[in-house]
Amino acid sequence: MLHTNIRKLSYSLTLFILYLWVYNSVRRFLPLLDDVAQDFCRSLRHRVETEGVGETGQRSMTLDPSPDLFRFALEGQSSCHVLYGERIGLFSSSPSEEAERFIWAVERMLATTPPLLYLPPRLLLALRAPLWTQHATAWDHIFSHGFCSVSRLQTVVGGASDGRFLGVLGQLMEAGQLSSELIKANITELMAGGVDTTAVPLQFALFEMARNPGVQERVRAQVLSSWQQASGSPQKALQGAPLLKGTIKETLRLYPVGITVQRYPVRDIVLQNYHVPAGTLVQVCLYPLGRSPEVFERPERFEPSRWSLDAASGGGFRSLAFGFGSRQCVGRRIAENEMQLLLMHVIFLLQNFIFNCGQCGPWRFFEIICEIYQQFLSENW
Ligand code: HEM
Repeated sequence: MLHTNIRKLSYSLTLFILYLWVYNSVRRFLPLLDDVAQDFCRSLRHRVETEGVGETGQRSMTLDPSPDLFRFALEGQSSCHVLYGERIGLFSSSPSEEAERFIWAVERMLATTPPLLYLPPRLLLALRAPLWTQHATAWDHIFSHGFCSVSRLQTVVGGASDGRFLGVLGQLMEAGQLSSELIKANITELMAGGVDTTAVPLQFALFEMARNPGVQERVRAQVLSSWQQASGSPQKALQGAPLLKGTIKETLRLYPVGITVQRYPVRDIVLQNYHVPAGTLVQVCLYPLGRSPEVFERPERFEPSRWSLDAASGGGFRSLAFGFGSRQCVGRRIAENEMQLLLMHVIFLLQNFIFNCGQCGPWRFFEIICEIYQQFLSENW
């Protein structure tokens, strides 16, 4: 089997400790993520009510959800809430200057990264190219935000936290398992690795639900029934709605965030009748894997329920969007839960909204037309 034969040579203890803590802290950070997801939906609802057109009770609005989804991802995990246990208020009506600067920095960093991948950094540096300067300035802000958050944590850890959840990083510091120096050394992966990775799949999930109304209905019916039985517990609500998890898996099957998962075998191996010498870079290409009819029946169909059947039959090692083994994605549990919670709350919203697909372009690939039916407005959010 691929996962038993292939191992990465190097191993980062810091990331492994983090993975275990994130895995074990799900129960504690779910309510934090739930708050942010509810704020996202409240702000969306407010926008439709105030900026939408049409008669009261049947307002409609066309919007690009991408900026708000980025804010959601930032607020939820990498910026603060799960990692540091604090909010920066990106959904408040008047975000602080610090919050605005931080979101600017992350957006600039993400926007300037792709062109820089193809241009020689030395040349850009020598030319003092604005692209380079903006990229470097953006990273300076991100680092300084991260360092300030870690310093704030240091003052609280060991002191009177009043039982407040200090975020995954605060807990690790409190338990003496991770020093602030190690956290600072890994801050870029933690803070920048969790923004577009979740915001973009969320857009694709909304896009697929928009153009598959039958799927949307089935997911909604399951979510509503699960929510009614969950007595307000987000964890129970998610557990009772496996189609939400299926929606995320299905989205990542069709639109994987990482293009490949890579390993260097530590000894010679034979894969699919090919001899692979030790030390060779082996890449599993997730996009063709997810769309192969040899691996998935009718791969072109967006069908979240295929993953329930998959779980029943043991899975067959087909979901590799987060990698696998000891080097799998550290933020997996945060990302999975965060995306499911957002979809769950948007689906409550969908009680009141009908999502239709607008024009599809290659980059700004969809617009969502929301028609609000206020007579169905529920008290849920
Ligand atoms: C949908 C969201 C995400 C996807 C699809 C994703 C995917 C991946 C993949 C494929 C890897 C490589 C795993 C391997 O080689 O086996 C990885 C590694 C990593 N991810 Fe994610 N990721 C996501 C979200 C996040 C978040 C939210 C964080 C941080 C909070 C994060 C932090 C990391 C880190 C630190 C690593 C390196 C792990 C190591 O080298 O041991 N990721 N991710």
